[in-house]
Amino acid sequence: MNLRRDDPILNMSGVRFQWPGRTSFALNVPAFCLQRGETVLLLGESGSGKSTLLSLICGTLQTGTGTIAVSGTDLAALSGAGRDRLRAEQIGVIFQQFNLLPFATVSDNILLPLRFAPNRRSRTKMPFEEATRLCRSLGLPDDLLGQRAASLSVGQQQRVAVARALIGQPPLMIADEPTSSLDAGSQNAFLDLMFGQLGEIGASLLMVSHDPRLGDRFDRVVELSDIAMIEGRAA
Ligand SMILES: Nc1ncnc2c1ncn2[C@@H]1O[C@H](COP(=O)(O)OP(=O)(O)OP(=O)(O)O)[C@@H](O)[C@H]1O
Repeated sequence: MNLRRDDPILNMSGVRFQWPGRTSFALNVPAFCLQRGETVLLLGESGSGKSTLLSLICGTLQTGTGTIAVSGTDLAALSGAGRDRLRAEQIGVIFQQFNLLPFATVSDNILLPLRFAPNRRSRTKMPFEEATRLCRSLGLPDDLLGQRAASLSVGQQQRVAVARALIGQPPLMIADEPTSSLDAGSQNAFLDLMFGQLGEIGASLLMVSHDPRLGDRFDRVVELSDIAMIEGRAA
């Protein structure tokens, strides 16, 4: 399906998810949309299901019920490989633990998504130069590009994870507590850089955090309990 310019980048309806073998927790999302270019901060209690929701949107978890459409494509209509391809093309993902390949260089880590996403690759005419540009714009010195990711500080790894998510300009960014290991000053500097880059490519952002003070930076702040009915809680 082709996405029209005014279609939401993310459209969820009637979604219900339960972990296999667990009856004590279920997540129900009747309707949730993210518009193109919109930035949304998602707040919620620990164990309420924020990370679960992000995994459903990324297609790494599957719902048996309802629709999750990313860029107009319903994830349920795709095979596992199809969901992997859609994620690689459409979504830049930043996890809490960054998930960098520790023994690969910074540049190889940043360029990795392009191997699985032909459209992102074709938008990146000179990949190494683009990785260098992103690193500079995120405040990372050029000489880090050839170093192993494992040798970087936590804050530097965080910026590399953002550069990897941004390369090739995916239209949707999903971030799960990307600032949780930074102090307040570094957190603000990091968010300034990330929002600057997001604005340049006009991508949407759905970011989970425990910190409601970040809300001013976003177009919209959403409590998970406002968009989802949550059955049960973490034990
Ligand atoms: N792999 C898993 N298998 C079974 N249950 C899980 C699994 N991962 C998470 N859960 C359960 O799903 C529920 C929601 O967890 P989730 O990690 O989505 O919450 P969260 O809102 O992101 O929490 P936090 O803010 O603490 O990170 C919890 O009850 C948790 O125990």
